[in-house]
Amino acid sequence: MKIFTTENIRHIDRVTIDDEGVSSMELIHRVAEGVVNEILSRWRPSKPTMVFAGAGNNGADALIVAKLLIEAGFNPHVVLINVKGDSLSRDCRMAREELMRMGNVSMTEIVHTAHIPPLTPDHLVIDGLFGTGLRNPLEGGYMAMARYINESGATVVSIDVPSGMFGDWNTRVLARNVVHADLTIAVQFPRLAFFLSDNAELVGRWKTVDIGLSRKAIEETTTKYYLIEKDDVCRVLKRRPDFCSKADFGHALLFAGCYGMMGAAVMAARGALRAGVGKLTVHSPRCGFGVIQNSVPEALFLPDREENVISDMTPRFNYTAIGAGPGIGTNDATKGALETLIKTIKRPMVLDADALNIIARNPALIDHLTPGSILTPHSVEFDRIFGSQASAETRLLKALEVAHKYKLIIVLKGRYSATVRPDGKVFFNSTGSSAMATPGSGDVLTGIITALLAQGYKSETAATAGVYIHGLAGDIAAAEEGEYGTTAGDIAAATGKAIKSILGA
Ligand SMILES: NC(=O)C1=CN([C@@H]2O[C@H](COP(=O)(O)OP(=O)(O)OC[C@H]3O[C@@H](n4cnc5c(N)ncnc54)[C@H](O)[C@@H]3O)[C@@H](O)[C@H]2O)[C@@H](O)CC1
Ligand SMILES: [K+]
Repeated sequence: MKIFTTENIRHIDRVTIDDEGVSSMELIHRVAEGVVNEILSRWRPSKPTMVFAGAGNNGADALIVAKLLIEAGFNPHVVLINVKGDSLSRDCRMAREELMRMGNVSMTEIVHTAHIPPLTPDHLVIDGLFGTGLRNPLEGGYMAMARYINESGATVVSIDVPSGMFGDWNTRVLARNVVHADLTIAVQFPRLAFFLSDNAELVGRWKTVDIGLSRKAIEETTTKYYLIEKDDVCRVLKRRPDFCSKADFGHALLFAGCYGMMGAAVMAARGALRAGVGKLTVHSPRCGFGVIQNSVPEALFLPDREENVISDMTPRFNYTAIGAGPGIGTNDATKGALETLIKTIKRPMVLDADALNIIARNPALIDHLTPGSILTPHSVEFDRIFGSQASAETRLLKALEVAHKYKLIIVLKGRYSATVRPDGKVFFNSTGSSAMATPGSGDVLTGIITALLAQGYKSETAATAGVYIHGLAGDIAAAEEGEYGTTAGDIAAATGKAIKSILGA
């Protein structure tokens, strides 16, 4: 699914209205119906409700929500901001008239001074102060109103975006000056800002309401941001031909494990095998022999000459893909071996965990990475290499810069892992949950991506599909084991089921 910028959405709105003859008021009604359906599925009409409406079309949405709530038996109080009595947009004026025709509407219209009725923790707030028309961070009375709502402890449903938050970038915005929503109901598309962890406390849970915007405009409008969903992955995953052998699905090499961290090698190996690699070799220190042969007997074991750490990463064979990093530690011998590997191998590799920590100690190595290499850092690993970032937003921007500069694919792991490509495109992942915040989970991902690379998928595809498969495997495992009990082993074990469910019957 495309994730559009605010500017894109305004354009799609305009095309829908101008070319498809749908009136702006009709769209507002569709938004309001969607919002009210969500409210009715959660709260009873006896819930004390206050609707905050701004002067633009976000306010118009809110006024029609108020009208539909009254029809559903609620008794909302409406607070409408109409500075100097003449600031309402045309649609907001029409929505106000439509609401007032209900008769007996309980309303405070703020024209000169703000006197807001008391708001209690028991209240439900419908936040329609500002949507995509916000030009600057909130100030003065608007800022005070956002803080008043936040401090009340009321439950907040925001229409389109939490008021005061921009749909795209929020570097200039202070969280305390934005309405904190428990639920955000976005018009047709989720916004870029929803996928950045900085904004999680502002957005709350989010949903979208489909208002039937022009399909043609949606198709024709280009964007750099996408949400990866099942169909996207199904389209790129190849089905196996009837006549095939393991030789058709590549031979992957994993440099993984050291004394005390052999589990990481096991997890990566299991992920790779469940992701369909034809042949797998695990290169670990000698101490890992029994561990790998017992836990992953399907893999070949290649012992390092060292007992406890990897000291040599010279591939002895023309492997179709190499993954390095899980559990290797940052011992000097391992560091030297990885440096040689990076400088000599001329094909894209997957680098994770301690491989990233080693690069962080010698950032000049980045220059030697073959274009198309895939780095899979979580935020701390990313910052160790590329410098400390103040927010998820600046981290994403930095990832875009370095992905472009060094022609790398960077998977920023998190709730919505973002795969950042050299061409400036960002793919947010839609699968996975907090159940995956468990040791070894990232090692499984390294194995899956390496396996896809080994099977001939391009780096870009291997990364985005790998992240989606990994998250789905996490969801399948969590359905059985729950958010506390899911282990990396469960995620690895569910990887094959995830691919099966993507490919369908
Ligand atoms: N055709 C449309 O335009 C549709 C719009 N929709 C809704 O309308 C919203 C967009 O409506 P608008 O473009 O009217 O914009 P908004 O309703 O978000 O806000 C515009 C108003 O806010 C004022 N404003 C902007 N920044 C301000 C600031 N920092 N401090 C104080 N005042 C400020 C503007 O002067 C204007 O009065 C969407 O978010 C969505 O909720 C939906 O109903 C779907 C269709
Ligand atoms: K809003």
